[in-house]
Amino acid sequence: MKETFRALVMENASQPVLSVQEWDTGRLPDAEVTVKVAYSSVNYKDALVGVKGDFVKSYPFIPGIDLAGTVLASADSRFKEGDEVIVTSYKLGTGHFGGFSEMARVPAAWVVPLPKGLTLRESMILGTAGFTAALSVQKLEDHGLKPGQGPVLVAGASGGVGSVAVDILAKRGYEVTVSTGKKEAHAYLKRLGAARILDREAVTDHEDQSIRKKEWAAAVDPVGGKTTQYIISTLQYGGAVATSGLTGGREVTTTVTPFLGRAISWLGIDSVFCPMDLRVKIWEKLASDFKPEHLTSEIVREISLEQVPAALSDILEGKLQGRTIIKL
Ligand SMILES: CCC(=O)SCCNC(=O)CCNC(=O)[C@H](O)C(C)(C)COP(=O)(O)OP(=O)(O)OC[C@H]1O[C@@H](n2cnc3c(N)ncnc32)[C@H](O)[C@@H]1OP(=O)(O)O
Ligand SMILES: NC(=O)c1ccc[n+]([C@@H]2O[C@H](COP(=O)([O-])OP(=O)(O)OC[C@H]3O[C@@H](n4cnc5c(N)ncnc54)[C@H](O)[C@@H]3O)[C@@H](O)[C@H]2O)c1
Repeated sequence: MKETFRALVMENASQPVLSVQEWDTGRLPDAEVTVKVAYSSVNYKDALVGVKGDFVKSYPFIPGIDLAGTVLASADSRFKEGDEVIVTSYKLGTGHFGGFSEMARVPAAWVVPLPKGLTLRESMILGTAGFTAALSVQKLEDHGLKPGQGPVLVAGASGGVGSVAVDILAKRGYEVTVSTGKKEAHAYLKRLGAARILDREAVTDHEDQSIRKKEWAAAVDPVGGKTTQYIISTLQYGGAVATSGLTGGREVTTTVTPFLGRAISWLGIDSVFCPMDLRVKIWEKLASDFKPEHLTSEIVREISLEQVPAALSDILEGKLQGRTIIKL
């Protein structure tokens, strides 16, 4: 039986136009698991899709790279009606209808059971950005990072990846230094656990200088570009930077010197094709020892489907603080 649902629909490839529309379930794609969406969230990549028209190849399209909700029906025995689930990554919201919708139908291979210790709402306060922050911390710790080795820098700290990384690192006992371009976010970042705050310009390498004074045991880097350059030039001997983002640019100029002279490591972080066993492990950590302390008190802002287009423009301009979730 067909049911109707509301979704934010995107039309027109070159200049995206977004509007809330009522569709029926007959228009959902063929896939194994139908989900009644409870929450979605706003990520930088949603703005690449919804404002810039990146990734999407056919229209009309429902964006939204994150969703959490309850299974209505499943053709895959791993899931049954009533199960609470998280769906992120793969082609969700880029090549397959996504989470800015009251209903979604997705491949079972993309579905993660909601871990004990998280509500559906908390899972979307985290969302892809929070998952990426946790993956960054996990990869740095796998590399040997421990509290007590020196300050850990979080760049772009007021954003989604940055905010969650600050909270996780502070909770785990690291001395966290943050960088931000937003003066108005300083008090917020202190409440999340930042010990020291630097201006964005102080961690930007405008001189293409690949070696500077040693500063950081490690860094979480959702910024890229000249910020990554600066971080590479200032890591301590044996330090590592986990790079996940490009808000500050894609191009990085460095030399081999910090790698062969200081034994530093540049770790790449990808949430989209992260293998399922690691994905499930990271979500379970986010529900337990990595669970941020300030998710519901500080980090979240909740909006409606109608408010999403404005939030997408804001995130692209670097105006959002913390995480923005959408209640469906
Ligand atoms: C939440 C994550 C983010 O915020 S990502 C931020 C922006 N991401 C990017 O700019 C990376 C985009 N991807 C690329 O440039 C290329 O796919 C790179 C990484 C170079 C890999 O190339 P290659 O190994 O040849 O694979 P491919 O291009 O054939 O991709 C395979 C299929 O997967 C897709 N894909 C790839 N990356 C993403 C992504 N980040 N998000 C969504 N989909 C992605 C590609 O479109 C491709 O799909 P299809 O086979 O064309 O249908
Ligand atoms: N690799 C992955 O799998 C993955 C997953 C999630 C996010 N990302 C990337 O991480 C980045 C952050 O995503 P988000 O959802 O947290 O976005 P966000 O907008 O919430 O955070 C971005 C942060 O970057 C800052 N910023 C913006 N322009 C800047 C500039 N020119 N220089 C320095 N800082 C700048 C913003 O102030 C903000 O603090 C994006 O580039 C996104 O594509 C990658």
